[in-house]
Amino acid sequence: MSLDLDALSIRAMNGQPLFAPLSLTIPAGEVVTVMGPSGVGKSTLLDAIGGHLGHGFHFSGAVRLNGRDVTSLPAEARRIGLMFQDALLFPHMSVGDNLAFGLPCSLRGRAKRRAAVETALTQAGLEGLYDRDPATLSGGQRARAALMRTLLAEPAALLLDEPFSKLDAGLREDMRSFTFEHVRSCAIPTLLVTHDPEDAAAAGGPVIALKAGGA
Ligand SMILES: Nc1ncnc2c1ncn2[C@@H]1O[C@H](COP(=O)(O)OP(=O)(O)OP(=O)(O)O)[C@@H](O)[C@H]1O
Repeated sequence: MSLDLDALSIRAMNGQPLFAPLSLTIPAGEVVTVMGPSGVGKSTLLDAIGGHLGHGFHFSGAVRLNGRDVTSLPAEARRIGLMFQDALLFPHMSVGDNLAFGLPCSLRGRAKRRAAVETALTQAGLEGLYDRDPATLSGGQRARAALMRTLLAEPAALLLDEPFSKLDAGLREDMRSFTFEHVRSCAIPTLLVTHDPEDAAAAGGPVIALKAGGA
């Protein structure tokens, strides 16, 4: 698996590019970190890769997953996982049903789906919490559950937008190692947006600094 960006460029309504055209290849299991000043377009870059770019922007370039051009596909057909600052779980579903929501439809049968979720809960240190209301989880438990839900969808690539910034220091370290270990063991190419150099160091891969403007 790999995620390739080919001369990716985003222009705002006024025709100005947010940053210089970006080309990079993220191999399976590698985390590339994107840093840069506030407003340079880091979140917008992730929106574009995931297929969620707002109408106010003009996109050029190509996004490829495992060599396949997905640039013209809608977000839901791209199989790209997203994680944001707020680890949101659906409040009206149990923790287990939240994770089951991530499972591919191709995994059929109640018992098999339940077993896949139970395994994921155990991997996340959440064993026994299948039937819990998400509101009763701690912040760290919620963050791990949200990451597992994203991973259960077997994404071909993962986009992380400041996923640790709202966690307190101890939890942040746990969640960093939990996330990057899973990314590596699942061999998912991953793009991480962060302001925190410690996130970049923990990710261990190349760091790209986005600069405003560009040709
Ligand atoms: N929906 C939108 N429509 C028009 N302009 C937008 C929209 N969302 C963001 N912008 C503008 O696009 C530019 C890039 O915003 P973006 O959120 O991608 O920056 P960022 O680098 O992620 O910033 P931060 O580090 O503060 O999160 C900013 O100038 C922002 O004001």
